[in-house]
Amino acid sequence: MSVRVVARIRPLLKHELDKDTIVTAESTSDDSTKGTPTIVRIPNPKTDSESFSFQFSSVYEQEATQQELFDAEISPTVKHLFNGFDLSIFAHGCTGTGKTHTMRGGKTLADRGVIPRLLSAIYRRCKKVEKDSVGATKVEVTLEYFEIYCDRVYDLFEPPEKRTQSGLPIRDSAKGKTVVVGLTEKPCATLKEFEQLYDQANVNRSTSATKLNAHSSRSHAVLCVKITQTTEDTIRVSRASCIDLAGSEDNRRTDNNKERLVESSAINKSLFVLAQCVDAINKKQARIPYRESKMTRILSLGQNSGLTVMILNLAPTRAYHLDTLASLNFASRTKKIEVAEVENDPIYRAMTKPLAATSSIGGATITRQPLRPLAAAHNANMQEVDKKKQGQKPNKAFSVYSDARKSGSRVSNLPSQNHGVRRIDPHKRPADSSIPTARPTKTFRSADNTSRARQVENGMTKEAIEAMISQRIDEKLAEKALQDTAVSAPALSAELQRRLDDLEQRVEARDDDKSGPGLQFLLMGKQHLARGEEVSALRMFQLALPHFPGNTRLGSKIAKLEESIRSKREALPRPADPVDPVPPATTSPRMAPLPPKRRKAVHADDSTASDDDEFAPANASDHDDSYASDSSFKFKKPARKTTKPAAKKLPIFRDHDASSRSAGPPAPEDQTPRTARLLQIINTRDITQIKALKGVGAKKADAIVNCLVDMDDEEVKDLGMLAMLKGVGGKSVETMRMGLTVEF
Ligand SMILES: Nc1ncnc2c1ncn2[C@@H]1O[C@H](COP(=O)(O)OP(=O)(O)OP(=O)(O)O)[C@@H](O)[C@H]1O
Repeated sequence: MSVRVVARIRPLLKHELDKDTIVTAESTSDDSTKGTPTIVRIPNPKTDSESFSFQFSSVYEQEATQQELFDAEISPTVKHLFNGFDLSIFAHGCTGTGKTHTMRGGKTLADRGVIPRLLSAIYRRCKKVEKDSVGATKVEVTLEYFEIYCDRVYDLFEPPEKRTQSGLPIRDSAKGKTVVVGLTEKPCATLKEFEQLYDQANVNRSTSATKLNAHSSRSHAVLCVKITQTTEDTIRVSRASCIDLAGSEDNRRTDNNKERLVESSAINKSLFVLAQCVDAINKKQARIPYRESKMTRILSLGQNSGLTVMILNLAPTRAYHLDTLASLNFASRTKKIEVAEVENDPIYRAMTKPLAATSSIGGATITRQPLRPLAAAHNANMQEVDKKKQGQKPNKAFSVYSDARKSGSRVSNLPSQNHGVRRIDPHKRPADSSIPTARPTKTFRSADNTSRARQVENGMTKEAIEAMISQRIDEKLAEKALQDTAVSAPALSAELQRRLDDLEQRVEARDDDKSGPGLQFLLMGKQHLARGEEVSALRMFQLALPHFPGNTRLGSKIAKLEESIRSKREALPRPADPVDPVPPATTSPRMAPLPPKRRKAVHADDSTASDDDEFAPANASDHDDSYASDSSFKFKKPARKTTKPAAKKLPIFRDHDASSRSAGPPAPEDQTPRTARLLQIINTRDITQIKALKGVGAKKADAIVNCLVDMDDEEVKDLGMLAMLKGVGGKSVETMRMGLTVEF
């Protein structure tokens, strides 16, 4: 089944009432019977006389209420959830378009969003199921809630002060699921309890005011609701995952400061990877780059099974024109993704006992299967479904191995579900049919202590029965794996598969390797490049270069970019040209890699300017815009700096010769004494020395030292790298540097 994509156009906000509405909903002739439009229409940004239309499953207009959206899109999925299907609902759209409003909503009853309504529906159904079964079925609801902030996972049920710098690790379990290690799993029996937990957890979520949204979410938030239905014989687990994605941001419009820019860069990067994953899935590529961001790895769109609903949030005004088009294009591609609709098999309780507490890594278990062409995964799952349709019972899972789970918080220690597609682990200990297992399998005791597992039937010992069952299961798994391979194998040669596995492992290793900022720079560079932000891309590639010494491809990429920027700049009229409202590409010398075009004029008439090397921003207030696109930046005439008496100035030094500027960070011997001293202090990692720097308080010093520790043995080589540290920006670097007294 493909991902169901619905669009929702938010109403005009107070400050937009006089603005032009350009996004409209339209009905086709088929829609008139259904009542909901399915087309979004938006003008071509180049000419208003032309327009683009995008078709989705439904389109909700500005007046649509929370209730209407929930009743039509989410409510019908609740019964499937109780039938054992997983459900993923996610809100996508650029910043300020109403994702959080849609998912969480407001406080009044009418304003409640998808999540509280879903929980309300789940509790209602729990009661119904228990009542209908006259108490024979018990339903338990547990919650996990986490955010992915700057590509780090944090438990939202834990207060921020308990967070570790690196966040919670994520791992692939043996069953092909992506799990977050160490999440709190909260039992939650009533809606009231849920509201308290959810409200409290939302206080822990990272939000900030930006120019485009006063309460902008700076993280992707994932709420997992696990429903466990237990009868005397079976245990069935299903999950609803509700994901409020952070919004993509065009930093030309946000006026974001350094910290917001770092967040924004992480948000945009993960969304960019998500788009790449969607493209790769659509092109049926064998490798889907899930691992390039934690969000995509956890979301694993197209590899999770069950039902998936994506709500695309759109703002109606012209200010969002290009962003809206980008979102519409992305959503159009997403709707083509096929998701295997696989029901979670019940676990038969005969001879089983719950595993010892496991939930500490039970979190975020959105089912993910090994990387393989989607069609294969789909077909393989369908075979399983077909089998069920023919009335065959699934294999009884009498003895289930623990998913290497650690003891943790509590209950619901169920083995994982979704047996639709399984892969044989080549390292798995083969079942031994004749000898009772040397290492006792982890058997399950029934909850009522009658201990059926200990029964001895027909003279067979418990171990012999288990060994036999274990062998049967392994035979079945092997059969299934063979079928799977037969379906998926033709696409990949053994050699290619080996190389892909290799690559996967290397990427995996990199995930935990905090000394790999080079890769981060590369990725960010690619991201900027894809957005047409050449200057920012160039800067990122330059920052990446020292991490890949001798990489000729990177070198030539940098050279090409420099050339392209130079030629574009030369083609532009001068900024002073009165007829030209659009400025030259860059506003920040920090990001301006090309010496001849540097806005030296800022200092030209100020021979006593305090800036003694090239790092100093031309205009301290806008240095952070260096991340912004170079192509449509408005040229701001830099504020003239107050000239201080020359006598108090230190001699002017340049970190390195202008001609070498484009070739990356200056060599140590080219650095000014001040710069060298600053870097020396920073690299001591001594919090007292760092705190003594001008403009650095205890908090900032602590943040800097934390970042340095994260970089393992790597040193901060130049001011650009220093400015990239969390909590530091070009402005702070300049303040630190200028506060130093250096003897010459
Ligand atoms: N359907 C709606 N009805 C009324 N107000 C809405 C609606 N959708 C959004 N809004 C309002 O628009 C503003 C932005 O919405 P919201 O914070 O949900 O956006 P967002 O997409 O989550 O942004 P970000 O990605 O920055 O977190 C809020 O003030 C919200 O109340």
